[in-house]
Amino acid sequence: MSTKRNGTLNKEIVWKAIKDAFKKLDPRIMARNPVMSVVEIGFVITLLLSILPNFFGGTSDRGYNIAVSVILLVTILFANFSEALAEGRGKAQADSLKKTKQDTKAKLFQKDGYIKIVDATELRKGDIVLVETNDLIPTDGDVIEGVAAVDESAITGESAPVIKESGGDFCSVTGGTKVISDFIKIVVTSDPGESFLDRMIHLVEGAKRQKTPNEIALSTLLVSLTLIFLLVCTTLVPIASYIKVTLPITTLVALLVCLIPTTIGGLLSAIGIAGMDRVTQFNVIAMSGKAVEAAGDINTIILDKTGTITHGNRMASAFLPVKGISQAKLNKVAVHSSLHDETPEGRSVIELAKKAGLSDKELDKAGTVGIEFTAETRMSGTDFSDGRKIRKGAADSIRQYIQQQGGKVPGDLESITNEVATAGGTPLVVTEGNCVLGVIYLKDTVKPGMRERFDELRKMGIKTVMCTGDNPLTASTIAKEAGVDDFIAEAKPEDKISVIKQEQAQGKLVAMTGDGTNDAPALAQADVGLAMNTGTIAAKEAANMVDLDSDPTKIIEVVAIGKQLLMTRGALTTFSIANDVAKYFAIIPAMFMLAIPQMKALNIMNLATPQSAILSALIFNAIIIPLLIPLAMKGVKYVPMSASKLLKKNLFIYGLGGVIVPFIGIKLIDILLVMLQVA
Ligand SMILES: Nc1ncnc2c1ncn2[C@@H]1O[C@H](COP(=O)(O)OP(=O)(O)OP(=O)(O)O)[C@@H](O)[C@H]1O
Ligand SMILES: [K+]
Ligand SMILES: [Mg+2]
Repeated sequence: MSTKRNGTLNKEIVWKAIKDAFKKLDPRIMARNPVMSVVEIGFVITLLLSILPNFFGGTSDRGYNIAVSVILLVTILFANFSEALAEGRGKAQADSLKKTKQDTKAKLFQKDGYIKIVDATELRKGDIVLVETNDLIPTDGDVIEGVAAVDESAITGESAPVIKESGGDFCSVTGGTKVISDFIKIVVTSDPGESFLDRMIHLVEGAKRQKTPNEIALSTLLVSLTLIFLLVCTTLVPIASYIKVTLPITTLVALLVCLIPTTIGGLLSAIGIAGMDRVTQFNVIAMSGKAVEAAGDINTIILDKTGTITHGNRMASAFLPVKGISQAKLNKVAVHSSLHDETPEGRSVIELAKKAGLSDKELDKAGTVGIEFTAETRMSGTDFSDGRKIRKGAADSIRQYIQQQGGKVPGDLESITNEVATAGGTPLVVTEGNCVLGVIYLKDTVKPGMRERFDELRKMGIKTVMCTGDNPLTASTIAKEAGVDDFIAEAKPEDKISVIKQEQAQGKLVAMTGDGTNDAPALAQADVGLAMNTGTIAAKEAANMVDLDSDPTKIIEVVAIGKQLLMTRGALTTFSIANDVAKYFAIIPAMFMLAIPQMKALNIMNLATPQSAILSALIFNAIIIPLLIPLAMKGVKYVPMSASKLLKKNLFIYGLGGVIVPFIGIKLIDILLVMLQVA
């Protein structure tokens, strides 16, 4: 769970950010940021006055005009730099991902069965390609034949190979990963430009970054404040002329820039980008900033069991016959039930039977029809041409199935299934016709460290609910072992959705983590859907986040980052607005001191001259932006505590700090300016 991505801020990124800061001066780009656009207009006006001091009539001090226009330019560059720096890391990652994509070739099956070598970019949905040892998988797909070890480090940063095989939840492969043993046939599942790698590149590049609802609300507030201050500054002109004071235009511009919320306006987009970036540092790909912010307010988390809380490689580990049935008979029928079952569970049944000495002739599929497993029926099986119907499946589903056919459930079945379930295993009941023969014991293990992590979520005030298609006993064992607050067993896909909807109806924000195709609708319904990277493509597409390490508790980091993002934005807004107090005391006396000597009383900072006062305030206003870049990028520290406590604490620190810091800063700059004899 450490930082696996190469996410350090190196010299190259900083250098590129400096260059980008200048490129972003383009007014068309600047227009996206209304607060900084006002500063840019101010810069153009003061630049004009630097060249033609009398442009607007009257006289004005050229040196002063130049000083103000330079500071304004620097202010804009600082804001641009913060955004460019936040974008830089993502861009560097995108570049390395793009390299993975370049020049990949694919072995495409033609209609005649021959293979043609084509560019990976030519592949379309439905194409079938062969991927052999040491080949890069050309694009996203589902394995339809073969089993292979795949190195996914290009995407996940994790070097341990993973096994990919057809059927079940481990069939999806990602373009850009590499087959390191054996071969697989895959059917392409994404059209050009829409693969997971493409989406990742878009995301980390920030190409698809849209403002979140929170950001839009804050931007609206910032624009309103800007308009109010614009009004304040313009009404100063008639007031001043009434008392026979002419206010230099440069000074009015300086006052306006000092009062409008440039600090938060300059850092707002950096805060958002850095938040998304921090999520990426934890190896989670977030499809939108909105999802990250929603994570900050999550109340409930719904987790799927198999493949999410457990490793998900449910393997047959024993065949347990009911009374009156021989072991050999059960073994044989268990295999017959799985002849067409391409899920890992199904194949593991055959493997176990082979180990127990099953003869190959039992594997003959001639004249048989497969009944595929679905999450709805929770059964799979085989129909033989002689009329035999073999099934295996979840205990409750089989019970219904047997009763429908007028069969009887053996007395000892329940004790066998209970034994398996109490051990945390999944029992699959095997039937022939309307007779129950025994139980297949599917073993699965809980991923390590779950309990501690769920404890942590509890401290954050978040409820965890495991939602599984498995029986209540298995569910309860795994729920206890993993340490979730609650569980729902025998859940069908629509049950998972209705659980989420119920919570949402109570006004709660819900996160869902899952891996299977049957989880996809629920992942889409949840406010935050976190899919496991080991999961199916359907799950990953429905979710708005993918955890590349397939660790469901990663949601903790995402929640913390979401909270941190909202707090950072709030803290810097408070700080930015609180700064204005000191700026009033610096600039207003400076503007009127000559005409109204009594104004001196307001010059509580005892600034040297009116000009040095204005320049000091303006310089402070500029340099506070780069000084706060580290905080904007790293986020304010998050410690789990109640929301109201957190708000009070932040108001105190950033509100009070925002009032006091500029008094000190402006005074120091004023002293420095006097020493340097610039003003
Ligand atoms: N190949 C199979 N053949 C027959 N029955 C199966 C097969 N795989 C699973 N089952 C049964 O169907 C139930 C539901 O399986 P599924 O994998 O859909 O669960 P789920 O809803 O994804 O929940 P979870 O993943 O948390 O266990 C399982 O508990 C098991 O009893
Ligand atoms: K300002
Ligand atoms: Mg599942």
